[in-house]
Parts: sequence; C-alpha cells; structure tokens
Amino acid sequence: MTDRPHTPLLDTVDVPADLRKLKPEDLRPFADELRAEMISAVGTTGGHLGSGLGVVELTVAIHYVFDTPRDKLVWDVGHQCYPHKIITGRRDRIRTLRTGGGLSGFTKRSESEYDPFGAAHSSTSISAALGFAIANKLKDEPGRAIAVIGDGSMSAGMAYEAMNNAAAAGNRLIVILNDNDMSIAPPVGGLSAYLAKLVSSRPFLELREIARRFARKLPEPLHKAAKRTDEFARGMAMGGTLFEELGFYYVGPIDGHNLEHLIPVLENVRDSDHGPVLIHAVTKKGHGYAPAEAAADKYHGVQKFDVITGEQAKAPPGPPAYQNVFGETLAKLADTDPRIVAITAAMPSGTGVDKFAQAHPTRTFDVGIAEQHAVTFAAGLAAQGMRPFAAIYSTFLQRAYDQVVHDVAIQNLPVRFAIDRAGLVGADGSTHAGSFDVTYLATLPNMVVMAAADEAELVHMTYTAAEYDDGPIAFRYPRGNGTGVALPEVPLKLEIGKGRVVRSGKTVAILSLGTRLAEALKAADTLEARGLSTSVIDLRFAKPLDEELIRKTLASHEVCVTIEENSVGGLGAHVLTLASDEGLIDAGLKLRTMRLPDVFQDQDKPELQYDAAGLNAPQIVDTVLKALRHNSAGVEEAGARA
Ligand SMILES: Cc1ncc(C[n+]2csc(CCOP(=O)(O)OP(=O)(O)O)c2C)c(N)n1
Ligand SMILES: CC(=O)[C@@H](O)[C@H](O)COP(=O)(O)O
Ligand SMILES: [Mg+2]
Repeated sequence: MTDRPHTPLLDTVDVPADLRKLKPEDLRPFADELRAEMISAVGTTGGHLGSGLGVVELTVAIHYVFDTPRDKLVWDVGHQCYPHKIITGRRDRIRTLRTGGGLSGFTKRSESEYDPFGAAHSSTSISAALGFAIANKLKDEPGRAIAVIGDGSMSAGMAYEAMNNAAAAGNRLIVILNDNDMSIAPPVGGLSAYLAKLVSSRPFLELREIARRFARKLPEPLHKAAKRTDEFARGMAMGGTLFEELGFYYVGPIDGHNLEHLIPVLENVRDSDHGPVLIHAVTKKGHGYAPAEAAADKYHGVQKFDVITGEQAKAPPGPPAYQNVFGETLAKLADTDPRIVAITAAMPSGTGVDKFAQAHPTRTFDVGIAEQHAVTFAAGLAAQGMRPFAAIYSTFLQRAYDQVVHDVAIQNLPVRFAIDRAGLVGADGSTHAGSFDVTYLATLPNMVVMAAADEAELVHMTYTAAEYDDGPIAFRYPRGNGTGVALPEVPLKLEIGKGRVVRSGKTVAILSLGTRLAEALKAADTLEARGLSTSVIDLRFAKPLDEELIRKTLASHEVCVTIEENSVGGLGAHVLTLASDEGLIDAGLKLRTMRLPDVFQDQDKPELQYDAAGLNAPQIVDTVLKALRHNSAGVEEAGARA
C-alpha cells in the first residue's frame, strides 16, 4: 500500500476554480504536492507515469490561467492527463485508474466536462481543438481551445494537416508543444533535430521576449515595425520557425517546469489578439521523480511500483511475450535473408522490433508516430524486392487503412503485417482494443489473414509470412504472454489457406481462429463430459478460408460454432457466407458465430473483458447447448438432450 502524501494545498482544490483562488506563491508547492499525489496513485495502479510527471507544471499553469472548462483543454494522446484528472474533480477516483469500472487512463468525454475530447491515439488534439475554436467563433461564444501535444505526437501528419488549417481560428486556438525530446523510444526524424535547434536558441528567445514586451507598449505604427523586426530577427536566427510558416505565432522555447515563466506567457497569449499561437514548452519526461528520470523510457508505462525505491512489481516468470517471440523469430530469419526489414511506428519495444534491431540495426526503421507513412514506405520496399514487416498494433493500423487498401492490396505488394495487440488488451480499454483487423483486412482482395493460436503458431506464421511473396499477408496475435507451449526449433512454412484439426469428434465442432483455441478446448472437455463428442479446429486463416475443411466439418456435425477475438464481419461472417453460398445450412445444420459484442468495451483485466464479451469456455458451452435445444423451426425446446 503506498502511503498517501501530505498535501495541504492540494486538499483545498477539487476543481480549477479552487486552484485559481490560490496565491501565485503557493503554486510551486501546490505543483509539488500534485506530483507527489500522482506518483502515489500510479504506484498503486500502474499506468503511464513519465508523461504525466513532465506536465505537472503545465497542467497547473493552464488551469490557473485559462477558464476551464469554458476554455477547452484538449490533451494529445491523453496518457499524460493524470495530474489534470486529479485537479478536475477526480482525485477521489484516481486510484481506480485503468481498472474495471474505474477511471480511464486517457481523457474521456463521458468522464468529465473537463475532458472535452477523448484521446489515446496520438496527434488528434489540434484538429479537435480547432473544431472547438471555430465553433465558438461561429456561435460568437467566448472561450478558447488549448491543445497540448507532445514532440512525438508531432511526428504524425495529422498534426500538420490541422496546423495548416488553423489560421481561421485566430486567437481562439492555442497549441502548446510539450517538447520533452522523447516519445517512447529515443526521438527519431528531422522534427526532433529541428526542435533541438529551436531549443538551443533559447538565449535568442529571452532577448526577443523582452523586446516583445517592450514593443507592445509602443504606439501602433511603431509596434508594427517592431513586430516586423522581431519576425525578421527570428527568421535570421532560426530560418523562420516551421510553425510560423504554417501560420502560427511561435512563442518559445520556454521552460515548461518554471511556473514563473509559464504563467505570464500563458496570460500574454490568453490576452493577445495574435493567433493562432504555438507555445513551445520544453519539459522533461519523468521530471521530479528520480527513478523515472533515470530510466531509459522515463517510466513511460509502469507496473505498480514502490514509490520509495521506484522498484516495479515483477510479473512471475512465465511464457515469453508474443511481441518478443515475433521480434526474436524475425531476427533469426533475417540472419539468412537480407531482404527482411522491420518497420515500427514509434513502438519498438511494444512490437518486439527492438529485439530485431539488436541484431539488424541497419534493417530496422522506426518512422515515428506515422503509421500511414509506415505502410506505404513498406509498400515501396516491397515493390523494390525487399521483404518488409510492418509491425503495428491492430488499433494503430486502423489509422493506415487506406494505405493498406490503396498502396498495398490493390497493387498486390508483398508487405507483411505483424499485427500485435489483436483482440481485447485490458487496461488501455476501448481505444487500444484490436477488435477490427480481421474484419477490415479479410474483406480485401489479395490479402492473406492469419491468426496465431499460441506462440508456436506465431513462429510458424512469421516464417510463413517471410516466405510468402505472392501479395500482402497479415498475422495477428494478442497482447501479453504465450501459453507456455514449446517453441519449435524449426519453423514450419504453413500451407496458405489450410487449417488444422486439433481434436476430432462427431456431434459438435468448434472452429476457432487465434488464441480462443484454449477456451475452445476447455469447452470441448465440458461438452465431452456431457456426452457430446466435440471436434476442435484451428482454422489458422481467416482468408483464404480452408473451404474443404469447413465443408467437411459442417457436413459431418450437428452443431458448428465459429469463435474469434474480433468484431462481427470477420471469420464468422466469411464462414457464414461460404455456408450460405454452398447451401451448407439448408439441411438443418445449427451454425453459430461467436465474436466480440457490438460495443466498445472499457478497460478491465483481459479475462474479465472476454467474460463480458461472452467468449470464454462456459459461454461456448452455453451456445452449443442452446443451439441443440433449437428445433428445425428455430424454436428453443425445453429439456435439451445434453
Ligand atoms: C496513432 C498512435 N500511434 C502510436 C501510439 C502509441 N503512443 C502512445 S504515447 C506515444 C509517444 C508519444 O510521445 P509524445 O507525444 O512525445 O508524448 P510524451 O509521452 O513524450 O509525453 C506513442 C507512440 C498512439 N497512442 N497513437
Ligand atoms: C499511450 C499509448 O498508446 C501506449 O503507451 C500504449 O498504452 C502501449 O500499449 P501496450 O502497453 O500494450 O504496449
Ligand atoms: Mg515527448
């Protein structure tokens, strides 16, 4: 149990209106208390720590200066919003973060009026804030919109699309670039270098800041001249900021941990006629907590931890994580195949690409948070004879869907998609669930879609994908650790479109895709114990279907059930289409599909999420028994056979 910190000032603040009653000199100790409370809370819940630590002062300054919730504060990604949640009426629930029925780990509209826009996928904040700003302008209502976006999130094109469109907002839109020179992994790309140059021009800024304050006191014509001089000087010193070229008035860089700097700048911007404005705040991820500051990832995502030592709770040794099985397998394959390259979109460790990078650094590409670019970059590599593996979480691949269709599938280019976090992911909740990739990929001509039932299957599928040059191929696997099955010494090259019979029976057949196989086998045991002989099939492929195996199975069993960790429109839909096209359900076969429910499921432990989704063994059994009770008229009869 983490002791609660002593927070006399924080105890007086429930919402920002209370914060604004504090004396300016109390803001520094207030921020220290807020940081201590956040560390204590995340020590008990785990979650995203480093990012929130880096924005404690920014959070205090923004809520102190701006009239939230009337002024709309939009956090990008939202993983840094824990300090914001603590001082916007949710301190009493902060220790339920990311648990079933508790607070979301990201901003969420349904949670609070202080969360005007939900987040979790990056680089959306400027677009959303622009929407609020323009709406207020059109309705002639007061209120500004403030987007807080990180340097990593600035590597996604969507941020520039928004900035390029922001001029109409005038001074209603303020963008705060939270530049901690850090994403999850070390910064990549030209933007990072550019920002470093801006930051290094700090002395220039301080002089410019003094000049600006002076210039504002000048009569208009002189003020205009001074302004032109200022912009000219800026252009000279820094080649004109990228942001100003996009129509923003750039202010910065400023120290994002120094309230004495932050507050006057925010007040000036708040009261300024200039706009839209981009404030470049320089912060440190993990700031104010030594174990986080010392860590390579700045404690981006942590388990529960001892607040005193920073020691994180260690999971008991168990089977390897799927991401590492993928990364290590691909690295081995690349030892003898120089065409293999790996691409990640700012998630090297989460995807296991970091394991590949250790062995093949020159064939590893971290493109930043730029999934769309990652996919078409892979398409270019494939077109030129390479064997690219785009390793992207299912949920983040959604952002690159048109690139998958337009640049990969239509051109039938052999891009390999290693889709991690397939299915329900637990604490990150609905924004990160990998619920739709079978649906959105298996519907595409030319696409091959596989799903690994365990880590051994993942090894086989990684090899199968590496050897498949006939077009795009995807293989999906869940977040977390494997089942403990032995890893194959020699990977198998699977026959495309062929499934495998894991258990043979006569009355019931469960056709599984992916890691629901374990629950299917448990259900088969229960059904056998009730006298119902049950087959279990691992289809391995959602596309192309193993039509021969499916035909045979549907023709030889009384009840057939498909199951998948995917929404409607996936495996079950394709099996139903085959069955109806070929009249396989005309003679009374009882065919049922089990898939994720048509809702966005909030965070919880994955096993509880699957219970709620109705995809665990008991629910498979219930589905079979219910089907057996249905007569040919589809009416459920009392007194089932089993
Ligand atoms: C579209 C998308 N891709 C990937 C991620 C995973 N992700 C979450 S936070 C993060 C890094 C964000 O870096 P930055 O914006 O600099 O914020 P910081 O963590 O440094 O505060 C990434 C890549 C995401 N949330 N959204
Ligand atoms: C905030 C964000 O999007 C990432 O940090 C994400 O939470 C990582 O998910 P995993 O923990 O599944 O790698
Ligand atoms: Mg950052």
